Amino acid sequence: MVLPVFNLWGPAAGVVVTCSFYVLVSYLYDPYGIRKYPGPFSAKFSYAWILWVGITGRRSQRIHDAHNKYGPIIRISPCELSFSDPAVYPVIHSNLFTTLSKTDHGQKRRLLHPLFTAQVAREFTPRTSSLMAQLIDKWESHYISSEAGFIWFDCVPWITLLAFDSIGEFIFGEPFGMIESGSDSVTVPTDLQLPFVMDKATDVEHYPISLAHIVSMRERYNYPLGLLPKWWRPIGLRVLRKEAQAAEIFSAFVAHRLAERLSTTVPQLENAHDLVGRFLHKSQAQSEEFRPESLVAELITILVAGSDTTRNALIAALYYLAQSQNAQRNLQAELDSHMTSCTISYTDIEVLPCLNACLNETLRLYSPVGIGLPRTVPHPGMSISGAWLAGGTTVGVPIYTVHRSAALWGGHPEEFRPERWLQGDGAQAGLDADALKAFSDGPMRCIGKHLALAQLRVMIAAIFKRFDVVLEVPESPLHIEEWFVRKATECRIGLRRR
Ligand code: HEM
Repeated sequence: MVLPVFNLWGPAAGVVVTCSFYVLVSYLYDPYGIRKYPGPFSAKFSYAWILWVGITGRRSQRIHDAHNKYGPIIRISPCELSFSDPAVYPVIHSNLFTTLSKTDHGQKRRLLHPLFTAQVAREFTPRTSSLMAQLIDKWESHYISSEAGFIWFDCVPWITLLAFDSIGEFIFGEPFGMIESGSDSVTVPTDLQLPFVMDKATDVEHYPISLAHIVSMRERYNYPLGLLPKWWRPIGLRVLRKEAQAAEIFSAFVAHRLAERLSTTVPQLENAHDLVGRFLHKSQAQSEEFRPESLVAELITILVAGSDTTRNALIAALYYLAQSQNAQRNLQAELDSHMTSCTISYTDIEVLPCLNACLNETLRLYSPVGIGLPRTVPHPGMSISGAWLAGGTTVGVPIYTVHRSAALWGGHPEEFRPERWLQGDGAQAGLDADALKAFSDGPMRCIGKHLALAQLRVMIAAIFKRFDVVLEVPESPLHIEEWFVRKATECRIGLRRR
């Protein structure tokens, strides 16, 4: 039998010619006029590079490396430039927005801003203290034996429970009960239709899920889609079906929690200490119509933004202070002289220099959000750092890179040195806390900054007042996987009661 012989050269040549044509056209079609900027080769004609650095889980580090290789202004996708000069940060963040219109964003901000003031954050600290007391009791009963010596465990799962309970308490007025149960399991209604869930808070069927799992699946859906242009999204939706379902489940979870909260009697809204209660009180006081559906979207953002970031900042603080025993001893000496017992009075610790130096240094070196938050140049265009950019160009300044500028932070920016924030003793005089961009800047900066700082002060003080902390493997790096937030995946520590 004679087999037919196919000539594959023709189709192969066709593929090569089509690809070359696509690359050439994409490269030459340069609507924003940014072809002249250097950067990784594939970023000149496709989204492949930015997608690749995104899914490797090391986006901030790789963009930082690309700046070291190519210079201060680099092209990281066909429509996006990244700037490494810290001086560009305020220019971009005080004037530019995302594609969300300035008016929409401003309205949303005005609505939420009064619920996130420094006073609200301060009033919340006794609740953080009581969650910390609960966590410390758990650690003591699980891990601390009568023997002197360190007990070893991975602190990431526990800090995750703490962060969820804390945001649950802040939003709905009660924790999810995770520290108590030692598990992140929550129940979700089997019917995911929002109106149904909103109507019947109590008698719907439920099933259990891991909240940490569902939140991270949701991020695996939102994050890559956010990196791609709109016309790629239908493909993303097909590929990431499971992740898209996680996003739906999470929305139903939040909607149902809100419905439950609204079904409880709130006798005096003016005394409500949770975000939902204060929001309702504000709506009533201003005779505004309250639509629960519109609050759900805000609560989804706040629940994720307010738990993942704080959780990772606290893990990083534990890691750095466990690694730097000198810094830990200085912090403990300060806590011992200002805290008479393990019960925390926030006014006693709010302004402690060493505690704040350790916190600032953690937020500088770790920075839970490390990327350049993308902003869009308004039409017809504007000049940034001497470069004229057309309207519609996306621009960003990576926080990770700004936080490693030797010009801003002095020597050894890669090292954890809280003393750089303190005056005297070889510290760099005049270090400016405004140069810290962990919470970003301008009209879109983090709304939860006061709350996060207050919570972190209380959490760090509670742990180091009670325990000596060391790393199981002192030289091991902190393992991080980056999506939108840089997440610590494991941090094995040893605890010993002081
Ligand atoms: C260490 C903790 C935290 C860090 C490092 C952090 C960082 C950030 C950053 C960098 C942004 C983006 C700002 C921008 O686009 O310019 C942001 C936005 C936001 N954060 Fe935080 N955050 C933290 C804690 C919190 C907490 C505790 C909450 C609330 C409970 C919160 C709620 C939000 C919200 C709602 C936004 C969106 C703001 C807007 O679009 O106007 N964050 N955060």
